[in-house]
Amino acid sequence: MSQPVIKVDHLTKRFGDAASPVTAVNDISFAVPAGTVVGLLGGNGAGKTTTISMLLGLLLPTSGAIRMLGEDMLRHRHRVLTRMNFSSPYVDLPHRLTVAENLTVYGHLYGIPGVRRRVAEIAEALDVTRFLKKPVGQLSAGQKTRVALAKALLNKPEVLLLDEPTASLDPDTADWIRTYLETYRDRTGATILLASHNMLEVERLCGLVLMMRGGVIVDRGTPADLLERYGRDTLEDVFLDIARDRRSGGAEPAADRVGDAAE
Ligand SMILES: Nc1ncnc2c1ncn2[C@@H]1O[C@H](COP(=O)(O)OP(=O)(O)OP(=O)(O)O)[C@@H](O)[C@H]1O
Repeated sequence: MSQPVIKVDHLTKRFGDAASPVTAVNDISFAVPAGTVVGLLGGNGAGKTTTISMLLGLLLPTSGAIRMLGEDMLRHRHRVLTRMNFSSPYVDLPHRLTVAENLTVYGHLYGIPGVRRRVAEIAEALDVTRFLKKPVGQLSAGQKTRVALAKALLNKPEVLLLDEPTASLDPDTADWIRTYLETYRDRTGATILLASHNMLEVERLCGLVLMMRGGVIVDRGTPADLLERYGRDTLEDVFLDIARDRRSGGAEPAADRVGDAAE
């Protein structure tokens, strides 16, 4: 099998001091093959955002290894950052700059040739052309989400990390964005990792699901695998079983099957 695009081994992140430590991510391992959309699920505080922040190099792990597109992210992340991108409701674009200014600044930061043309193209694709002259601070939450996705797709990334990509979007726009992401993956072969609380979104988009609780991956598999293992009809019910610690009948705890996703 070809090398996984994302490979995480024994990744741990602890916050705080010795007196009151918080283990946000606790020894997780997984591998994601090229072209897969993987969903990171878990309740509030499960460790999803911390995991994504480490994958991006925004947070340093306490221990463990991350390989992205074959490169060691902790030592050589500059080699792959231009081939990745992300969007997160927790990372705001500068409010006083217009949408066009924001996208242009990021376009230059990513070293994109023909920035002006690319900004126009991505604005058209994400239907934000009419907001180009507006300051980002004057957009609605849903409009900001679209602009954040436009920024995330500016450099045509091979790896896209999305934290709650459709949070605060109305159902119609959210559906449109999901279709856009699916088409983008099919057209480019990109690998997408998304954290989501929307189970329908995950069922529709994801070929692999990682269920987190308390910083640990407690189960994993395709949506169909998980439905079968828990004897449920919807991923929402599986999620509730896992969140409430009702184990699947006879299934071994997934933490013992670390790293089995694509190897
Ligand atoms: N900078 C920090 N300092 C201390 N603790 C932190 C920090 N960031 C996160 N945590 C803690 O780490 C744990 C995991 O948080 P994280 O934000 O990764 O969860 P999450 O799964 O993304 O949750 P949500 O669905 O609510 O966004 C939580 O207990 C949180 O309080």
